[in-house]
Amino acid sequence: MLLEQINQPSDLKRLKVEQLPTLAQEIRQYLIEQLSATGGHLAPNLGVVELTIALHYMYNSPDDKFLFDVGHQAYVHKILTGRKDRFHTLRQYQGLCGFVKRSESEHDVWEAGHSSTSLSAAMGMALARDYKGESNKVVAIIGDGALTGGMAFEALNHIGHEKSNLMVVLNDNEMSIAPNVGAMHNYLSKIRSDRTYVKAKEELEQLLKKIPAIGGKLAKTAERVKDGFKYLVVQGMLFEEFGFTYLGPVDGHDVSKLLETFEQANRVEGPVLVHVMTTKGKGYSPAEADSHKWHGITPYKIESGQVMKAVGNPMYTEVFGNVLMELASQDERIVAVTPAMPGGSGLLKFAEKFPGRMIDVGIAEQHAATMCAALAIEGMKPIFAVYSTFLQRAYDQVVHDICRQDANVIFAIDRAGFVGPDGETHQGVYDIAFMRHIPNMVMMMPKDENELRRMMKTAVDYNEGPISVRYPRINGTGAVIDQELTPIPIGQWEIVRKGDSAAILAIGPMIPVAEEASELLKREGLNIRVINARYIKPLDEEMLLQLAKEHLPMVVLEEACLAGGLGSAVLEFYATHHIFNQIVYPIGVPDYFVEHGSIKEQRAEAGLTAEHLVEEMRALLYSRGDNRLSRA
Ligand SMILES: Cc1ncc(C[n+]2csc(CCOP(=O)(O)OP(=O)(O)O)c2C)c(N)n1
Ligand SMILES: CC(=O)[C@@H](O)[C@H](O)COP(=O)(O)O
Ligand SMILES: [Mg+2]
Repeated sequence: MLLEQINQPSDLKRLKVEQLPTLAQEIRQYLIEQLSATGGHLAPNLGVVELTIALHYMYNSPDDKFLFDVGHQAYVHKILTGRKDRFHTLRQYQGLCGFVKRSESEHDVWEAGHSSTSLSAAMGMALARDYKGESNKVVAIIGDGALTGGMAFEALNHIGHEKSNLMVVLNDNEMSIAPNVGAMHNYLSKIRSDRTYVKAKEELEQLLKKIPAIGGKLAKTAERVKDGFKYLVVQGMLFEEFGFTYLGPVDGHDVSKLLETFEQANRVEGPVLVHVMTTKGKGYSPAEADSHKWHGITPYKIESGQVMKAVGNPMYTEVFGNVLMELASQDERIVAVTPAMPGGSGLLKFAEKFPGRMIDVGIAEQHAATMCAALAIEGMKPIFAVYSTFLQRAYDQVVHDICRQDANVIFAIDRAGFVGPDGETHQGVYDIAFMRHIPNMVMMMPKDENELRRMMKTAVDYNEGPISVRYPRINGTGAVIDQELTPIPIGQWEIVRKGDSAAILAIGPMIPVAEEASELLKREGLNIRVINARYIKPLDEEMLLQLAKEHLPMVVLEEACLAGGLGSAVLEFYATHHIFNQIVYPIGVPDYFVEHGSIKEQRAEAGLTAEHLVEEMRALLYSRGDNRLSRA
């Protein structure tokens, strides 16, 4: 087995070129086997086996810098750079990260998780290199999906201006997570499929090769003829217009062709873009057949391709998708907008049922947000379906275009809270902090799937301005679904458990945690009130004033960053109402990035467990010598 000999890129370089396809096959098999146990981004990585081998064979990482866009397709890179033996820990607590991670290896020079950042980073690294008078290569590997991200265009524009030496490898597999969308995608498809261009280009290259070894002027003329040819056959080669030398399209599964093209690229002065054509899921038929499903996959049976689905109640995402269809059938103003996540956001059935009313804008959260503002101002009911973590990308558009204009946009914020294996780049723990402080924003979080349905109805009925519902990446609680869809009065909280020793204000999946803690403390004679603080904004001011009147010490519990979260809002409320003797103890995600693992492990690490809550409440109450304890 060649793979057994490979622990560092230097080992790879000892192989002959003709051995590389065998190595690729072994790595492919290794990925299929490993990920059948761990799950992960199988299809993207199967598509870049030969590409990654060719890059490490041609260039000298880490001096030559590889910047993987999104970074979900860097498993082969990790295998070739000494992490094969840890692969069984992929995306597990304190195991290998599923994305590029600088603390894991010197070969991981740039981290991501969010899309479309690699070209900007490549520009920065190339400029730094030039300032330092160094000469290493800078290579960004970006997918056709990531290329639809606005940042990528900003970087292309600047790179073409600076004309620094850097290489962009465009990994074009015609897929984002779902089939890719947009004019850029159509353009790339034209190049990919324009056999005339590809064939004529090959014939021209053969012809040029036949001309006796030419140097000097004639060689330059020949190059100019070839370049001019591109304009003839493929008008306005977009990348050439951006100041790049465009090479390709090249078969991304043919290592020799890739090496040949990289050789050619090495001779180019200035920015060069190598257009590589790959198949997402290459070499594993279930993944090739449905690379949308196999983009990110849970453990599976190799032979049958049967995925081991976590059993349980429907995910909140599915409940959202279903209630949205109910609402949309009653209100034709409703349109759903997704930035490249139709599947993950639960909108596939909606798209089928309401053709034309699900708009996938590509990886373009900023564009999506501002477009929703305009849709709302023109009387539509836009549902901006977006993961909490990816909403971060559109913060200014939420402030400047949606809230400031009081546009009636409905935010369906999925993956709110910990997300598990995707880890620190994907945790949905900041949206409360960055949304609640914006004027005109209303923000809710349901305690269960029945409340999610009611909140979506509340949001659709609300016509005053922007309104958000956030919900987690977990299964529902199994709550009874009442078909009524009764709206929930804006700003109204709910007491889910009575008590007069202290109170826990909790939201979403923290409510069962609060109830469990309350049950445990009951054995010590403490009757803890549990409140479903389901409106993060506006707060239930009446209930807060009542709690103060009762002098009930309280904990505010949220699976969101402590800084700026719901606990902060409650503290702000009492302070600004000159109520200075009310005890408020906020418990949330501490001030650091919580890495990959299971949601359970992440909550345990962050102290969001009933056991930890009990400790904190004991400390809070006993330390005060609270006279209520005398009843214990
Ligand atoms: C800002 C942002 N939005 C959305 C995503 C979710 N996402 C992860 S990978 C991906 C598709 C990437 O497509 P492409 O770049 O073509 O890579 P491929 O998976 O096809 O190899 C998307 C939309 C993200 N990571 N970052
Ligand atoms: C790499 C990336 O950003 C997406 O593939 C993300 O991992 C999807 O997350 P879900 O699995 O929660 O849909
Ligand atoms: Mg792609």
